[in-house]
Amino acid sequence: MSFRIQPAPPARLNRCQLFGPGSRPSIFEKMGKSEADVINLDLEDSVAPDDKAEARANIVQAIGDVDWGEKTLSVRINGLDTPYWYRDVVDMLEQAGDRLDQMMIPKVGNAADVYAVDALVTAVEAAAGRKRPIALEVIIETAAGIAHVEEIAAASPRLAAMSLGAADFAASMGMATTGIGGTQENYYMAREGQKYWSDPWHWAQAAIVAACRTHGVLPVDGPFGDFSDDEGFRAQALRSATLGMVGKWAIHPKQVALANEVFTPTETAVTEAREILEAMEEAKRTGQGAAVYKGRLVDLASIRQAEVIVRQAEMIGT
Ligand SMILES: CC(=O)SCCNC(=O)CCNC(=O)[C@H](O)C(C)(C)COP(=O)(O)OP(=O)(O)OC[C@H]1O[C@@H](n2cnc3c(N)ncnc32)[C@H](O)[C@@H]1OP(=O)(O)O
Ligand SMILES: O=CC(=O)O
Ligand SMILES: [Mg+2]
Repeated sequence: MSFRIQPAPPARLNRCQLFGPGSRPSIFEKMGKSEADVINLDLEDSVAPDDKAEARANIVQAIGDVDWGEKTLSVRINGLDTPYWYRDVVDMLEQAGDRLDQMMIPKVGNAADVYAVDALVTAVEAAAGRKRPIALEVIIETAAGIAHVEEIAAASPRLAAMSLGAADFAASMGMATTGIGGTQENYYMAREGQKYWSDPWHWAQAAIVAACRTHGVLPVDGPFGDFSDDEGFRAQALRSATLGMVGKWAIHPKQVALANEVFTPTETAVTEAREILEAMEEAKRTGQGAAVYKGRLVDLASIRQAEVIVRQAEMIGT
């Protein structure tokens, strides 16, 4: 272990982030009643330019009026390359109530982008006398964002979560696809007449997870566009969970249950993790650093692995 201890990310559930356009207030109540851990009311790409002002007003109203339960409530502001973002921040902090937990910054390219939003948020919070500091979350969805992912993860103590935005990421990287996330038809290896599909998102996800884990930020997988493809969503989410991500976006309500299913450890996994901890306790009592559990080696690293699963289960209350 480095002399610098790896910081823990925020201790909150983040299995599913449900998105909805700020210009479609008729779905806000449904979003509030959903099983998503995080709600993202959108001012960015799902809202047409002419609707931005109305969407801000809808969201301000809904933050106060809708019962959001215990969910983390977040608003996605517009990118720093637009004329909209500063007004998004100012209106939310001056006009919306204290129920707002977080703001999401899209298309972050470097630490200075986060610094700029942090500075504005800090000034408006102080001027407006807001009691609860707003957390920030970012989307890595550009070539610059992935190139500077580590400095972005370290950019602000407000930073709670970081998502991979597969749609804009693909566009920025010049990837030959219009699919949002998941398996890409042409990304395969060929051998003896067979195709073996590979995962074009893997390296970006791994880079995001490493940056997040280094700086105590929650790594999250972004959208999966084909909401009629449950198997595709599940496969993408399982790969993300295996790499260390804590949750995934839902861009349709039917994806919420799928994300919750994948990012909730199974009873078997939790039981096994607890048994590994018990086996290692027993090993320690007898002065051993390693033990055998179900025919395989477990050692001090297994304790840290098992603790990840037990901590998740405790947060969920299972
Ligand atoms: C690349 C990115 O940046 S992704 C993030 C930005 N994008 C978004 O926020 C888009 C979010 N999703 C949506 O806007 C919508 O789900 C759409 C446009 C994809 C589909 O909407 P619809 O055509 O209405 O879907 P559908 O008819 O299947 O809806 C079924 C029910 O779910 C409701 N619903 C639809 N979307 C949502 C949502 N995001 N949250 C909660 N409820 C919703 C509908 O109102 C409908 O309710 P009803 O049964 O009471 O009538
Ligand atoms: O904003 C999300 C994306 O995939 O783009
Ligand atoms: Mg995007």
